[in-house]
Amino acid sequence: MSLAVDLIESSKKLAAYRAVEDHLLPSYKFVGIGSGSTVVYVVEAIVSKGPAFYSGMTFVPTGSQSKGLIKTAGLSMCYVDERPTVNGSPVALDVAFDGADEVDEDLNLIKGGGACLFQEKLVATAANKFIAVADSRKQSPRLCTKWKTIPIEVLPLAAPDVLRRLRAMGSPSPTVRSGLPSKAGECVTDNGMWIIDAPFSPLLIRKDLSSTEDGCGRNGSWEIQTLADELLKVPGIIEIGLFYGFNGNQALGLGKELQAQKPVAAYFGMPDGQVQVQNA
Ligand SMILES: O=C(CO)[C@H](O)[C@H](O)COP(=O)(O)O
Repeated sequence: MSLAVDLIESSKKLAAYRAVEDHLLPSYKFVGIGSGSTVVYVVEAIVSKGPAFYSGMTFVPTGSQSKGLIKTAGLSMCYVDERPTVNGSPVALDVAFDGADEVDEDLNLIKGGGACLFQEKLVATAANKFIAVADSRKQSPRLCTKWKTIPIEVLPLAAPDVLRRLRAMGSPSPTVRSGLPSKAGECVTDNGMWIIDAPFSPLLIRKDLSSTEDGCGRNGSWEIQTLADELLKVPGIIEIGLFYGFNGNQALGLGKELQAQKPVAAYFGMPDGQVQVQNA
């Protein structure tokens, strides 16, 4: 491993261990485990606490990679739809940990670099507390600045029309993600869908808008919530890799929990060996 790669890996690990230390309590019963390379260290941090700490916990995966991580670590697992119910509703996960491709100053996220965004959103929104874990490269003032595309999960049959509509919304060159080098043809998600990566200009947050602006494509830039609302109206789009709206702990009452997709905290491993915590 080169020094730079080594530094990135150790910063992911530091962030993961700190996040687990701060947010995984021994009393917890259900814990969401996201996807990607950083989450590997989340599972490692949990295992390092020993069976006495985690034996009462059940871990909920966000796809086949995280299922493998949970199983290999010898942790007990259930799928998101297998949680016990109370009064007809599934019990909330106590916490969910996941990586991110980009995190803005308001804790909005782009996710889906690993094509797991749909189940990641299911698990994050089923949790009382969602924690993002990443290295410092993911920190950004606005989404689509460093990670320039939004991953969008689509029904394969609808892909040509979704591409057409995305272009009409100002995304210059949306493309269906290829499965290469590991698979010829398209990248197929755990749900049998495809991913479209749609480039957009850096996304605005609410405070960037003046009182007369509605967030619809000013100077070619969309405000996150407005763009998300428009994308989710397109037939054939199953889910989008924007995590936006409210943080779990802000989302009490008034149906706001439906929009609680943002983490309550993001942990960033920094190149100097520190961990920076961005709280809601
Ligand atoms: O959203 C994801 C997968 O769909 C991942 O969490 C995201 O891509 C971050 O991955 P990594 O930790 O490898 O940087």
